[in-house]
Amino acid sequence: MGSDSEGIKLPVINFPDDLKENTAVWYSVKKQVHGALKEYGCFEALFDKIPINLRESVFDGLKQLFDLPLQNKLRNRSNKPYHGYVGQHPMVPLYESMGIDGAHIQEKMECFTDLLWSQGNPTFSKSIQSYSEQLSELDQIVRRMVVESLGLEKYMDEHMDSTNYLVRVQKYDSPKSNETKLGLTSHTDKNIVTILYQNEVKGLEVYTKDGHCITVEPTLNSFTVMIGDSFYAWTNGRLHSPRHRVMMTGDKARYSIGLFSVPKAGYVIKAPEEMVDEEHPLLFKPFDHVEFLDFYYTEAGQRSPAALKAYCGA
Ligand SMILES: O=C(O)CCC(=O)C(=O)O
Ligand SMILES: [Fe+2]
Repeated sequence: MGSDSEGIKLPVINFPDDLKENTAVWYSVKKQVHGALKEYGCFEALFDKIPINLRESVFDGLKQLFDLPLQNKLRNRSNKPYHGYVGQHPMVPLYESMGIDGAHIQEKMECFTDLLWSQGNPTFSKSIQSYSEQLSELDQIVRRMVVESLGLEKYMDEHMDSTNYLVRVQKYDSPKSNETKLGLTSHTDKNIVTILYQNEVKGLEVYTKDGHCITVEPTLNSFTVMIGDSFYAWTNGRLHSPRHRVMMTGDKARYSIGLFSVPKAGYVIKAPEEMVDEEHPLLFKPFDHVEFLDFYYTEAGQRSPAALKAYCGA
């Protein structure tokens, strides 16, 4: 891994404003989505339903949030692993992040802002709530398209109802030197679909199946859509879940926001029988995502290069 492949770029897919199911445009976008997710597990989505002033207000809010004293940020806790404040880690000293479960729901957002700011922060809670709600539409379009492409329509409702939304927000401090420094260690996401949006400072690198590195170069209008291990498992390997990391250079901090569709606790992820045949033997035994996360954050899970396989490989 690590060879830098100049020239390889992520596919860019346009999601028109008036995209409707069962239209010629839907079929054409669906084909591109399926192709990109099979090969790269990732693409750039042009999705301009989220007004530019809302996106700007999200980043204004993120700056205020990470500027809070550490003691306030530490109030962001969760009983689920990796859902609360993460930072001050010697391996990745530039990295800080916080999680907001159910950020598309107003009351949950208000709980978060009331906890972090003693006076609350209605502007922040409104902008993250509305950003998450609007972007969840893209998550749902992508997942519908995957389910249809694989001929799994009879599982559509079950699949669409099997997840919650988690928002994670990240700040990567600038390395303040000419050297490139690690922002976030290489990993695969563990959830279903991740949609990332960042400020103008790039740094995300995605690896191809054969280990080439693609530097993601999003624009103001593009979102990075990525497959996580749970979708890889549910589709029995039909989609790729790519390794990725963040590298930082220069003197500006990078802020990013991720919308994660995450399997609900208690929902057992089991590849539909249609996905299993001689050519595609079952990759993973049925598993519960939260229990898998518990394993992933043990020492053995962290050491394992393929944690899901170690946990429940068939
Ligand atoms: O900040 C980014 O762009 C990537 C964050 C990421 O990979 C993650 O939170 O899983
Ligand atoms: Fe990630």
